[in-house]
Amino acid sequence: MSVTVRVPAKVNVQLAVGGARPDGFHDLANVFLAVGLYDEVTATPADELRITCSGPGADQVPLDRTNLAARAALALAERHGLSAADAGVHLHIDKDIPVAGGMAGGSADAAGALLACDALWGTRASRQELLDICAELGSDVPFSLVGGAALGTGRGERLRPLDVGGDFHWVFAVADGGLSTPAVYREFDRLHEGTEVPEPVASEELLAALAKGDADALAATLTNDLQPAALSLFPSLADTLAAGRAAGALAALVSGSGPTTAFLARDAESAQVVAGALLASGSCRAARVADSPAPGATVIRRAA
Ligand SMILES: C[C@@](CO)(OP(=O)(O)O)[C@H](O)COP(=O)(O)OP(=O)(O)OC[C@H]1O[C@@H](n2ccc(N)nc2=O)[C@H](O)[C@@H]1O
Ligand SMILES: Nc1ncnc2c1ncn2[C@@H]1O[C@H](COP(=O)(O)OP(=O)(O)O)[C@@H](O)[C@H]1O
Repeated sequence: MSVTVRVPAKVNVQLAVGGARPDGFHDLANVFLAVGLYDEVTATPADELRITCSGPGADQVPLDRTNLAARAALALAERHGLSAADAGVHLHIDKDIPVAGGMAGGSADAAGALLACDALWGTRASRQELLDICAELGSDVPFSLVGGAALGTGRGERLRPLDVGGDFHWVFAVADGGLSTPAVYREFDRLHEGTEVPEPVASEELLAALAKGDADALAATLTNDLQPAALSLFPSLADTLAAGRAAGALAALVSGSGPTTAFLARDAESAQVVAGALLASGSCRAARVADSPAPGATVIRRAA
């Protein structure tokens, strides 16, 4: 018996960041949009917890208990009082989401592992229990479970689903190298030292653009408060952003904490043109086309 779950990547169409909180986290107005680049997590019974990983960047993914998918399985087993023998599982992660790219790949794997183990073990956790475990694992993990579009407040874990009135077409430029999320937030703090950082607030214009499915209006309202920090740590991203804009992207921005850059295109055809130009510019390692919104973590296969 095995269970396979497919989980999407995300782009932050608005990432408004407040000042550092006493616990070190930052309050956010984080408008998540799930995009059609997916990792797949397959859970198979095993004598003990084991992680394997395939796909681009698999060599950068930890295979021990620091892997977010392993932590998700252990958290579910502990809540349901499963013995080590009953909770033995082999989790295979087939990665397509860029690793350490600001697209929540690790969070996706955590949400996928949780859903796959819940189905494999028959623990029948409620939706709320799954969301609670997700929030313990990381700020972005609840969104990976629900997908679609949502406004994340608090540190990003408190979600309100959002309406999306049409498909949006994206290109993602995968950078050579990664950026550490904590390092980017630290750089944000450094850049704002001595200034009063305003409370993060979701943009009504942006939410209306999403609800209408209006790409031009969305392009005019995309913002990422972490972009200056990501550019400061990874200056060559400015060249990638410029190459995408020159190729006709409606808008260009750093995806979350980066270093993946995201380009909103008018339609699927324009997305292909932008992807080709980005690759030809030599300013990225790969260019991927993806549509949004995408569904959250979903069981796609059960094998006997
Ligand atoms: C920036 C964002 C945007 O969606 O994601 P990425 O672009 O990296 O994928 C998120 O805020 C990342 O969320 P996630 O990667 O789940 O972060 P966590 O594991 O919860 O926290 C990692 C570290 O990031 C910082 N952190 C995270 C969230 C937050 N609201 N404030 C923070 O300061 C803290 O330093 C924390 O120790
Ligand atoms: N299942 C996982 N997939 C990818 N990275 C993981 C995973 N579990 C832990 N990590 C660690 O988390 C870091 C952040 O990876 P990732 O979630 O892909 O990026 P981001 O936080 O920028 O979206 C990686 O450098 C890696 O060390």
